[in-house]
Amino acid sequence: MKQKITIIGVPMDLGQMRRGVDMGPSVIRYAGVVERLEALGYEVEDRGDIQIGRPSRLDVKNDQNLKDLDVVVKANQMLADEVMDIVSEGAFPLILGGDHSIAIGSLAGTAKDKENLGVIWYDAHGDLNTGETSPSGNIHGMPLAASIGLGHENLTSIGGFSPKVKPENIVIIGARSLDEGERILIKERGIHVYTMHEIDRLGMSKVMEEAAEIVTKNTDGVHLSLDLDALDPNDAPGVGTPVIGGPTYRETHLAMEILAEKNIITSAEFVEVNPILDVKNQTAEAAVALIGSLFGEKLL
Ligand SMILES: NC(=[NH2+])NCCC[C@H](N)C(=O)O
Ligand SMILES: [Mn+2]
Ligand SMILES: [Mn+2]
Repeated sequence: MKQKITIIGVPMDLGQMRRGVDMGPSVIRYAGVVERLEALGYEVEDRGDIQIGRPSRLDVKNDQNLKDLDVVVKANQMLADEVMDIVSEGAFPLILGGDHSIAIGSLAGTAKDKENLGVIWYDAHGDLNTGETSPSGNIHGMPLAASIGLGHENLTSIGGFSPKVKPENIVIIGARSLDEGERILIKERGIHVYTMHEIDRLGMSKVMEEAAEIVTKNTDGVHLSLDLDALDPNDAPGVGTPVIGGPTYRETHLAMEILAEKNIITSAEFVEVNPILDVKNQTAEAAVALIGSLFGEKLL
């Protein structure tokens, strides 16, 4: 992994309805992310947060079933530019959310100079909705669809190119809540999914071995998008759309350790930490511990 890590925060909460996830980047910093990475010997630059301002939340779906589309697009465009800049400097982009709608900008930035980006989407959800299929109109349920070129043009065209990722280069891990349109899309496009069923059957170790093989096949980089709601809500209560029955903190640690061993991740984001819903910053602390493991932290 690269020796320099550049952190960028995205205080975005308009991709969903629960307030507070805009404070995610702050609480992950308070949980000590910079110190943790420096202790591992990395040079860390914290570029602060994307300036989203205080746009008024519309809380209504427009005729396309996309809540707060314009502000989400604007913030993602800024993020995409910032990530492209970090990549061009040769540093590892570590993006802190914010709700998961920011993955559109992260992927635009990281895929820009790559022919074939692999993606590990560690999430309870598929985030493969479009305005047509979404039950909620919340854009945080749409970033993976947008990244394969599906959905509203203002979302797919962020970064000036589309698609960012090919469906066969994506692996979703931890899924246990999928909408009908997402199921159809997964089958149609051949997206690899390890649901909780496969994790229980094979064990996390095997799942990660297989996932690593898929995302490195003919790819020139791998982005990890980790939604904290992937974890079981007992271990990560501070998220807006919790779903029971997820991988534990320990299993997720193992997943990160395997990725560190394989040394395949070239960019990463940790999203959906909402301190208002959290218990004593437990979810932010979990995020930082997982980041430590992803970057090679070991007990002995
Ligand atoms: N990034 C997330 N937490 N996404 C949750 C999405 C939930 C649901 N599938 C929706 O489209 O509204
Ligand atoms: Mn999720
Ligand atoms: Mn998500």
